[in-house]
Amino acid sequence: MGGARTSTAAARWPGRAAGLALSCHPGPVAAVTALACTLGVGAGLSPARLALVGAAVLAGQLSVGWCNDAFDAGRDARAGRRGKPAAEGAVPVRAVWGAAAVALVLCVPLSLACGLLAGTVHLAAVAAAWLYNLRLKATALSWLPYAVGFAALPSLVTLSLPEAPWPRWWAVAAGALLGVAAHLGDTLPDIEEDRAAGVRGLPHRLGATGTRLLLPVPLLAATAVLVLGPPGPVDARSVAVLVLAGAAALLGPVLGRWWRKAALAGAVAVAAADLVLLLGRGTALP
Ligand SMILES: CC(C)=CCC/C(C)=C/CC/C(C)=C/COP(=O)(O)OP(=O)(O)O
Repeated sequence: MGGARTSTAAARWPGRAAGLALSCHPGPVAAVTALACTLGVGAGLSPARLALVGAAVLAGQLSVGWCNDAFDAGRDARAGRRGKPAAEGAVPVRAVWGAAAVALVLCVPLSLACGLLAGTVHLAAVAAAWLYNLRLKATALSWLPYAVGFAALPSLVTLSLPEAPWPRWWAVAAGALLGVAAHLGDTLPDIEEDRAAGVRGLPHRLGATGTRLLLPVPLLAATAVLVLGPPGPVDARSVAVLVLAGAAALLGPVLGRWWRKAALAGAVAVAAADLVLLLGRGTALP
């Protein structure tokens, strides 16, 4: 019976290679890598250093994504979860673990080639993300690895510069807050499914309504930190971004009653606005 389900499900996937590629969480992998590269361009990294930072973040994200699907495969299969190649038998779980290990091993020299401190900070973030997959995802501290991971990105970038300066505090704080928002927004559409499978992270403890209500808080706090954190007068453009971000942060959860992914879309819009703020004011960077 289980075998029949697995082989029917496997037939839905175009092949093992595609199953492996899709089990890495390609959307978040691409988004976080692009975010790091954008910060790197804004910081004025040389092309070679930018390529190293991009490769290190890509390897780290691939390792985290594959580890996540491999570790969850048994539970996802028991819950009959769709869209999970390893759980559906489209790719052997062992192959996904192998890919995660290879990506992790590659991530170490790539990170350290960005600088000893830069690499150490990035590897600590990747370790936190693995800890999320293996342990913290199902606890009230599920938000912490996201906060650590996203706070580390500006540090990885500025510490990769020739002078290796630390980033401004507000860039780190905004990263941490956006990381918490990413966790809440990412989990929101699957809360009930996850709860049924026994996952009890922070969003699952709060429930869908509580999570939807909480989501605007870190989004607005991140934007406020970026607008008010840097010394000097606040310009009209920053206030406009703050107001627009506030509207998107609040509208997303409201529209979430009708469109399942509205809160996540609102969160992405605010994160994009925050990135523009960060780059426009040059605040992240020394
Ligand atoms: C810079 C850096 C290292 C950032 C990493 C931050 C971090 C903790 C990322 C986790 C990414 C991930 C695989 C989420 C899947 O979560 P899930 O298992 O809750 O979702 P799923 O059930 O849909 O797979």
